[in-house]
Amino acid sequence: MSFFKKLKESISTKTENVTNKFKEGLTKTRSAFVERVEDLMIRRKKIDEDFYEELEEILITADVGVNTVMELIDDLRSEVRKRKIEDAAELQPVLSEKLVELLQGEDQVTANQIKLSDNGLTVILFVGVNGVGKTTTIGKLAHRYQQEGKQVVLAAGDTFRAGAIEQLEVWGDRVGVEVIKQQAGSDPAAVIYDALKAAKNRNADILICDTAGRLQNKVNLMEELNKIYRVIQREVPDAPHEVLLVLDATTGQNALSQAKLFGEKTGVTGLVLTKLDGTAKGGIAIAIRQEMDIPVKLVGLGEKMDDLQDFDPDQFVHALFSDFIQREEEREELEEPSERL
Ligand SMILES: Nc1nc2c(ncn2[C@@H]2O[C@H](COP(=O)(O)OP(=O)(O)OP(=O)(O)O)[C@@H](O)[C@H]2O)c(=O)[nH]1
Repeated sequence: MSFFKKLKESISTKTENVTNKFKEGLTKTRSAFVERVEDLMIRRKKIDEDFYEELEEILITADVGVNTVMELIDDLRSEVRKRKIEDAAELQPVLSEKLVELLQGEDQVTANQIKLSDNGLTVILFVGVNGVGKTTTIGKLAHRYQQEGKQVVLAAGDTFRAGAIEQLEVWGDRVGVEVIKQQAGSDPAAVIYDALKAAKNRNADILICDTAGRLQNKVNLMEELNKIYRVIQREVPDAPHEVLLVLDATTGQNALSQAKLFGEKTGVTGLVLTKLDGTAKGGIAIAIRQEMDIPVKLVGLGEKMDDLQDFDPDQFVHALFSDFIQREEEREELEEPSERL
């Protein structure tokens, strides 16, 4: 059986449901990154030093991150030796496998899912600097839970930026969920407190809290977040169930620096990569997973309400390479018609 057929069978069944949206959302990365890999594998055929060098350059350009690329290339070299691979195109499934491994990290797939409370109110806190797509993501997530029949309440905890409260209200109206707010400039912890009370009174399932992201004033941000955590924990002892840091994928390595800066210090439990549809450098998902101990849980693939997807490494890699795999299969079938008999 060919490598490609094996890959198709070995990749979990989940990937068979790869949505067109996922594929569409990654169009830019697919044409800049995957098509270059495809071209390289078909053009060069032979796996030699020039091949590795060119592959290295493509991966770095896609923002996979220099250290990760070096490790990846070393891994590929040893797999090529071990599996005695000669034809460059046969390296594609190995590359896919390695990319999935890198994206999964050590804690495997379950770590990529949003944690919800088993009983009672789930509290999800959003952090991230202005303009990364925080409000949009909150709106999309509220829409998702609403569609699932859950009762959702939003808390307008970004009282700092002019317009942030109104922007959340627009999303609240659009999705049809209540937004708990106070005046601009008020204490965010007080807003969150009100929202917790309101959510409990209404027997809501999920409270999603917006917060201000002011990196320029880290000490205050930390104090503010700690205060918010204390308020939340007093009301719901096992909350917040998730603290999601939103990062704009189009800012590439900058997103990675933000992840590091906010990262562990603010108790972030998951990352959201927005605007993946707007970048050819989708490799940033891999760099971030490698540099951080925090999994990517959600990805934004467009501006519309349902353009939010759970991040599944298998699905991500499969969506990237699926056209390539299909073309290779067709090529193989043309070359080996007897296999079908
Ligand atoms: N293409 C695309 N655009 C997105 C995505 N997510 C958000 N956006 C757009 O990015 C812009 C900024 O998003 P906001 O949600 O306003 O960003 P924010 O982080 O809440 O910004 P502040 O309210 O300033 O903190 C908006 O124009 C969104 O429509 C995405 O996944 N894909």
